[in-house]
Amino acid sequence: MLYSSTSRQTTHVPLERAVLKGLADDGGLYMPASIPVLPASFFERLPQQSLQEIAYAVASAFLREDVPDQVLKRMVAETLNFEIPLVKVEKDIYSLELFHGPTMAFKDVGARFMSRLMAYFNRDKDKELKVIVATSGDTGSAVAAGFHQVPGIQVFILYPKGKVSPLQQKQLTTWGDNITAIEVEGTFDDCQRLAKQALADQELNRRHLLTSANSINIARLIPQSFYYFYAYGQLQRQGKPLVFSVPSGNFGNLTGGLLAAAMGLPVHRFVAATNANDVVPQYLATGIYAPKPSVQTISNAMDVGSPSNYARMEALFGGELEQFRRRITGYTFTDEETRKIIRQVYQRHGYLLDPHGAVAYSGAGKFLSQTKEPATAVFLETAHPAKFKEVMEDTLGEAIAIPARLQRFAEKQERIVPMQNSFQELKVILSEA
Ligand SMILES: N[C@@H](CCOP(=O)(O)O)C(=O)O
Repeated sequence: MLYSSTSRQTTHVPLERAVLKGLADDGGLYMPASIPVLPASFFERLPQQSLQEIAYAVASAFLREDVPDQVLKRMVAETLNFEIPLVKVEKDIYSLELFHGPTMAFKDVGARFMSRLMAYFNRDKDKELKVIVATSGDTGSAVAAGFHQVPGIQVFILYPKGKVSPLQQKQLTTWGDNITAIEVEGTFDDCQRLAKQALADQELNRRHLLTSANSINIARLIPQSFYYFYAYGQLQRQGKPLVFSVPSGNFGNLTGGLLAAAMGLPVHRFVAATNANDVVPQYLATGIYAPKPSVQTISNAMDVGSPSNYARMEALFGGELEQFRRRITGYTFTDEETRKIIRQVYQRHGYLLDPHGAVAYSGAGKFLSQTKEPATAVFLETAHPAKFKEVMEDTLGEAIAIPARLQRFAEKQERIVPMQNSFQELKVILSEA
């Protein structure tokens, strides 16, 4: 299977090159040149299949020509060695809890799969692979956890100073060894721009093997489609149209769902639920796509002003606004609304939403209240509420428990490389490490 750039100026490349480059030479994002459609028998079997069996079938449709079967089976088993429960919160609304992995965010799925695929493709290379990742909170730690102490790989995490939660910062900065945490004087957009600039820089590319661990990398995107099939399998028997409400910033998670739909998953509609960083809902409303500087919110992992995966969505919809609108409904929620929903759902249903899940839950509720037909909504609960301890406690007025998995980060020593919002500085850091 070959991969083509969303900018369509470069020739098709094999999976290995797409994964080890991250970004195409023309600045576009890699997409499968043709998306495999899964047979009806696969969908009929879904309710009886485990998460790992489903993930293996989906991964194999993309990767079987490039990765030996036994290796792929092991990758899937190591990636999904934790549960993804589907929890009923109220009538017609379910939470797909994607936060039971090692760093307690949905990014664990994509990052674990990607780290194993990259290590496989990098196994015979004599040069070290430098993996660059920009994070607004969750991606960085999942990538660090996936690559920590992997021989032949160095990871550089760029995060915006003062714009991630205290626990997220601990999860980014306490690894050491082959993981370098770079604190940038700027926003997530600056981190993402610097990372993309490094990937495209000719001089750096002459001297180093560089790739990305953000969702711009196709190795992150494919696994982010697995759990949509899994949720559908559990609700299939209800026979109602299925809606996925996805908390969205860089739109990698929603694009994973679109990939699943292109493979044949019957999804009635996707809800793109955002905080004040509402570039895509605005596009859906006005037809004008206008990236703008990100603003800081309490759902900080979604503080993205120029979502990378817009390019993939545009490619999937042939750049047609009407196609976008037929598939995706966009809603945006303020911090005040997010806090109100956290309180309400906790009081009424005893369910603790994190700020990102609260935005997605709100999107699910709003869609169901506006649609005439009966439907079941699944919202993606992307991070454990304890990652946002301060916001949660301030919102609820009570202390929340911190799982041991997170608490152990809180006790570790931070190691931070401070950096101005400067590409020259980043070049020096990358070259000297
Ligand atoms: N929400 C992300 C931002 C980066 O997104 P990605 O999916 O492209 O890696 C984060 O938490 O860091």
